[in-house]
Amino acid sequence: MIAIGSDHAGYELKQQLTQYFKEQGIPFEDFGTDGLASVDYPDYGIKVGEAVATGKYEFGIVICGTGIGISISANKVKGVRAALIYDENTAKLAKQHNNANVIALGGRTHPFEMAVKLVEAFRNEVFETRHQRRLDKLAHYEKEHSK
Ligand SMILES: O=C(CO)[C@H](O)[C@H](O)[C@H](O)COP(=O)(O)O
Repeated sequence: MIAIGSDHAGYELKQQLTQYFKEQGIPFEDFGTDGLASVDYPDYGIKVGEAVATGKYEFGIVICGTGIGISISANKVKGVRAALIYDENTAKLAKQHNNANVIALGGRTHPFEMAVKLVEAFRNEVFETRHQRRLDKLAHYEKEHSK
């Protein structure tokens, strides 16, 4: 199950992606926003990040205008490794090297066809366990510095 959310600037791309998921029979849960009215990306980045941190979802997708603000937001949630991906190489490396559990896209920077390619490239990669040591350091930092 994929968790997906966006602000208003990512809404149209989110709708296109969820339509694609429906057509492909890919399960997802949509965390909003539900229209083009202006909203704040932290609300949706954090919502998707918190959902993914429960462990209930395969991964999350967050979308704002550029993917920057909403990836920063998702990364505030403990346990989230959100990666802003912008081509097929970074989509693959986000899984291979970072085992990202949230990917960020830009509704104003990623056309739909490209976004689908990137999501599929990410989904079809596998994490290379030689990078686990680095992820452990991130988790250790989070553990030591959270209330
Ligand atoms: O914060 C962003 C960039 O990191 C997002 O792109 C937002 O979607 C953007 O800032 C919203 O801008 P708007 O002019 O209020 O539509």
